[in-house]
Amino acid sequence: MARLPHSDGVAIPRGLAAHNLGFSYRHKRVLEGLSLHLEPGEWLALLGPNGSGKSTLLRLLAGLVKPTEGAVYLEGRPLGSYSSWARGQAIAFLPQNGGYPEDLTVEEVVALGRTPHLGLLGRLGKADLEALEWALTQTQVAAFRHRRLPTLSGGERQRVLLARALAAQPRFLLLDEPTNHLDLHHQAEFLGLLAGLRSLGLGILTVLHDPNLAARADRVAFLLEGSLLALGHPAEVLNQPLLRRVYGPGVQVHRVKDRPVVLLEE
Ligand SMILES: Nc1ncnc2c1ncn2[C@@H]1O[C@H](COP(=O)(O)OP(=O)(O)OP(=O)(O)O)[C@@H](O)[C@H]1O
Repeated sequence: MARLPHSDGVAIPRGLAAHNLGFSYRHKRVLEGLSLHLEPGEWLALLGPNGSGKSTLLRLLAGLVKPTEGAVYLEGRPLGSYSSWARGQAIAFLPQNGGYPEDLTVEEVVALGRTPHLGLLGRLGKADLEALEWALTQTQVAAFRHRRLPTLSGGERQRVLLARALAAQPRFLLLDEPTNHLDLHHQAEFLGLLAGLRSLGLGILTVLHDPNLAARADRVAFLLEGSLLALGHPAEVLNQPLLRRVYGPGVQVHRVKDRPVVLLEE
């Protein structure tokens, strides 16, 4: 992996990188000494129990909050040194239970994703319209572009929100529990869509709760109480001792076609 020199002598990975990150809400420390990076063209799944700091980490990586310790780097430069426009062009963030304007059509909602590229007048130019069409097509939502979001199914709506994130043509995509409320078929479909986007060079980070979904990613990062417990290939990270330590003795890990399959017995 290519690395850039850093002023304190530590090598900072290219891509989107957290370096020795710490974060506290008032006096409550929720992340500590956390280093990881997301490379272009890779899908990293972030797992961890409720309250372990996953959403906080995503907000830090998106530049929405500032670290209490350490720093986030985007392509070798501190994220804090980018303007909010430049940051929005590079990193798209889809929050957990993120809202959407109910009175807009699909096309209008997706166009909102172009905001970081628009000038002060906010008018869509040729490049913006092309990006909009591209995002609608990639996520297969063009067919209902004139409908409003409340009329769509949960799976369709989630694809529209992905389209809104893609409309910015970001280099990194951060998704917080994007498969929540989706049935098995739509979970697989949505993650298949994400897997396809890697070939465009997008670096994708998804918070997931289901280790069997996380097993489809290129790498898995496991958070526990604000620290990184493990980071690596799914088959290494999703092992029985680690998962039993976190989720209890009922966890069993089997292998199907070299992929870990996690079961929980009561
Ligand atoms: N705005 C806030 N103010 C104070 N504490 C917060 C705030 N947001 C989160 N926390 C606390 O920080 C810790 C980490 O929360 P975070 O939402 O990052 O965890 P998570 O791993 O995403 O959880 P979940 O899986 O339940 O969504 C929790 O203890 C939470 O109560």
